[in-house]
Amino acid sequence: MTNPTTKEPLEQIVVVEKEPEAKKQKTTMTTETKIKEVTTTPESPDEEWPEAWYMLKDGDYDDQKAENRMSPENKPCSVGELKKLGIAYWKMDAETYNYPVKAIPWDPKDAADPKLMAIRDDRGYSYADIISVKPDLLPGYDEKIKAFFEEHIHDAEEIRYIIDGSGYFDIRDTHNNWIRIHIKKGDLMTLPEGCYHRFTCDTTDFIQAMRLFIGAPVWTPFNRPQEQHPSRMEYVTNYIDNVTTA
Ligand SMILES: CSCCC(=O)/C(O)=C/O
Ligand SMILES: [Fe+2]
Ligand code: NI
Repeated sequence: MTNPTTKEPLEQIVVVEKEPEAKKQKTTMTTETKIKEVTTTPESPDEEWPEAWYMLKDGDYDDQKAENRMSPENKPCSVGELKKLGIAYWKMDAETYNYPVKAIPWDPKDAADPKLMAIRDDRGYSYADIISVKPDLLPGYDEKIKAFFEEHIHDAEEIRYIIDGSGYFDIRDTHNNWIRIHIKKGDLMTLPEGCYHRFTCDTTDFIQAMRLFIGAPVWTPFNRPQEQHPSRMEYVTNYIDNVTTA
């Protein structure tokens, strides 16, 4: 089909249904039958996101597993601010579907949860494992907790689906202040490549998480400082330099 005036191929937005219950997908079609899918699973509404707050400065608290909120007044961090820093979030159903306590690896193709399947397919998650961070389930628990709490970046997106338990991911705001995000069962959160962060269990000392990857898993943490690392430079360009703050 062509535009009658310009004679150029006409692009049409059509809605294709893959399976009866599958979500509708927008597909761009031209007369050359070139099909480009532009699907996304919408992120959860703000009210479903995990609670986040500005935390005390390092050195002003004793226990990394405590809430360590500002005092005398808590300073919450809004979902808008988390989004500006590149965080993405989906509320998942962690009650209905069962996962092993530990699976290294765990094949994302085995997902039975349709929302997890959709996110996996939209974002190309092809590898996963499942770990339980708990003193009696993870050999070397104390050393691992210490290592997770070293501030670092990765050269890939960090994707964590919390199947059970809870913990804290800390990230930096644009002024280098720590923001503490309390993730718990049912939370699927992603941190962009190059985003400084650290993780700790909370006082419950238990979290079970699925760690997802696009392609081969990359575990290497690059501890701060990493200002010249290409992933960090890209993050700074996308989320720090180009962001206007109040
Ligand atoms: C909640 S999963 C354990 C922590 C982890 O995998 C990580 O990469 C922290 O940065
Ligand atoms: Fe990490
Ligand atoms: Ni500011």
